[in-house]
Amino acid sequence: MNSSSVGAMVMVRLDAVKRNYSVGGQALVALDDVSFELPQGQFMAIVGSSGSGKSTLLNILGCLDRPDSGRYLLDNVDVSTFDDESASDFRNRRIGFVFQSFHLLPRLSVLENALLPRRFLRGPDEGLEQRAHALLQRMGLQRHLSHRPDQLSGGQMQRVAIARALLMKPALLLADEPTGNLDSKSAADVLALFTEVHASGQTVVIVTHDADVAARAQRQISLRDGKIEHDSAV
Ligand SMILES: Nc1ncnc2c1ncn2[C@@H]1O[C@H](COP(=O)(O)OP(=O)(O)OP(=O)(O)O)[C@@H](O)[C@H]1O
Repeated sequence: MNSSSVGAMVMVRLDAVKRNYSVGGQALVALDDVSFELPQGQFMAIVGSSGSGKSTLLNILGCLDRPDSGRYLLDNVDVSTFDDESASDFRNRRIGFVFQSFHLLPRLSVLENALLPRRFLRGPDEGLEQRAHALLQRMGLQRHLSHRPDQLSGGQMQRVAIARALLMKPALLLADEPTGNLDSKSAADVLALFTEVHASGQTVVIVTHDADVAARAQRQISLRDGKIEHDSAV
């Protein structure tokens, strides 16, 4: 394990997580007995060939899906038993998502997109507009606040998505192939931002096919047929 994470608090704990799908009446094992711990502040990449279970694992980590068996603890909370409403509230507050295809709302401005998590907030606003401005500035987008997504480059759209993902100060930042739709220069810029966000203390998990992207993480786990084939921390 990287020396910087020794002694850090455990942010994520997966114990014997299984996830099956039923395909044509047959059970397909998408995740098979997956266990690991992720210390707070670590930057981990999940790699593996197509169909190995990467997205299924990311969806479970992001509380978009639940294990069929096993346990998932995030920040000492057992989220594997949450109902849909508790899971979505928890997800909005504690998890930031960045997707390959950005998932921005086309009719909203850059600032409004970055502020989207506020719409799902139950309770006080907590100065989110000020925080969105600061994050967009950090992403180099201060001159684009009123632009619509179709007026931005791919790299700029992804930077808006990163600002949105960080708005609620998530415990966990998850990214699914975040550079997959970008040219090499924009991909390098976005990757540098992830590295910077991690350096500021954020726990980050990134799914990628790209060995160069994975090499930027502190730790890599590779999946094969739903099992952990290799964990660089072990
Ligand atoms: N909703 C679903 N219904 C049935 N089977 C599914 C479903 N989602 C995923 N699977 C199957 O589960 C296995 C793991 O899929 P998953 O999408 O997690 O893999 P992946 O590693 O993310 O692949 P890729 O790199 O192609 O995105 C695959 O065999 C896939 O076909």
